[in-house]
Amino acid sequence: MGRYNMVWTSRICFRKYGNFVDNLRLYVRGGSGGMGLPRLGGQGGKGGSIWVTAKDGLTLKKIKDKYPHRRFVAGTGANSSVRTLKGENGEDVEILAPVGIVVTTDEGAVIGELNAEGEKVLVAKGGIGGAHYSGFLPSKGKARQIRLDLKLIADVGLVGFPNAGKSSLLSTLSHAKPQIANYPFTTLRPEIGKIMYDDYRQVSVADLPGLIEGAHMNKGMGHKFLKHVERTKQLMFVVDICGFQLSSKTPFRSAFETVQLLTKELELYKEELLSKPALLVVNKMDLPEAEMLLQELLDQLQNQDDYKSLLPEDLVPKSGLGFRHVVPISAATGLGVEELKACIRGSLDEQAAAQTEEERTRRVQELRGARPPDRPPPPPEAARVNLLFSDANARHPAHNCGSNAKLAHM
Ligand SMILES: Nc1nc2c(ncn2[C@@H]2O[C@H](COP(=O)(O)OP(=O)(O)OP(=O)(O)O)[C@@H](O)[C@H]2O)c(=O)[nH]1
Ligand SMILES: [Mg+2]
Repeated sequence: MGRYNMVWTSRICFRKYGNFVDNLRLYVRGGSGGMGLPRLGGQGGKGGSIWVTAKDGLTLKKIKDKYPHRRFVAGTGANSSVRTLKGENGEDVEILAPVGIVVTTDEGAVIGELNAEGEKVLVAKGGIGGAHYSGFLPSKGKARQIRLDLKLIADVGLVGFPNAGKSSLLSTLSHAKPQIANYPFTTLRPEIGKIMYDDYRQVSVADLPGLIEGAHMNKGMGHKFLKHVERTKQLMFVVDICGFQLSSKTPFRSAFETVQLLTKELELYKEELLSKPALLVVNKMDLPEAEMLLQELLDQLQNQDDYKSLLPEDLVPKSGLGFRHVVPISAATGLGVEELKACIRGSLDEQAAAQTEEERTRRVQELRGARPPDRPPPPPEAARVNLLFSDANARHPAHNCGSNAKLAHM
């Protein structure tokens, strides 16, 4: 990629990312209570409180534009008077926010989460009104800075290097129309698309900007978008079968190396992410040599220990790579896409069934009066080293997710 393009890309990056707001800091203060009236035993009104309420269709950008000062102060409780012994309560303030918000204090402590329209969380309680028990003196409302942090809620999150074809895949799987182009970092903000199944089930898939090695050191887009996969149920790694090279000055990485590097970046961001079930989508199978490269990739995945020294030691993930399915596709020609859809659905259904079973066992034990079992420990490292696929073959990708899939221990 020429010099001119790079500058141009970064300009777009600046302009577009500058528009996208995925966290917002607000000052909130509950109203003070009203004064009590000692002479007549009167009680001041309570100060109003501040709530954040989820509403569909809102964005943090809209809140930012509507309230440029970003200060919210609730109403003060009325003083008790001879005419009105019980002072009126101050008015509450409701801040409407998008669904998918985590509300935290400035220090990062979670105050609450808003996962569905109408859910609300109290962020600043109003003060109490002066009354007999408080010597008729009111108290002030709570005042603090809070943060609204948007984390997308999707069933599946796409993780991959730039140019791997994540957006192309999303547009093939769903009605979403993400930007697609042959240069890295085309996608600058997350986008969600929905896969529709014949039985009307919908599965949401989040397309994220590409990750590159060194993202933890803020290279490329850095890790800032990875928070969006924290809440997805599963991960879908997308790799270009022909590998990746950012520029002539950076090393070429094969498909296997990109899988290792992506895993390493997830590990460095938050190791727990690696305990999510993951699928590996091998894209661009329409390109010449793809078939041969796929066989090589599968061999490397099966014999990971033999290929540990391909990358510098500090770039190799601590635990092995494990995928429920490896699915070769071509987002361009549609090869393998239907099979991938079935795989995604099957994997999510399996996960839901396992969770229901776990919940049922917990309830039964609770009803029997037994101490509920501690949460099961995370799967041992070896479990992540399992690769579930049958003899993967690009021409018959359905084999990868069929009932004849076998578990290969590596
Ligand atoms: N030959 C071939 N090209 C593909 C395929 N899928 C995507 N491409 C091309 O690869 C390039 C990158 O595709 P994108 O979908 O924008 O890739 P991305 O992973 O979203 O990239 P970023 O947004 O930069 O992270 C585009 O030129 C696509 O046309 C495929 O299956 N085969
Ligand atoms: Mg993209």
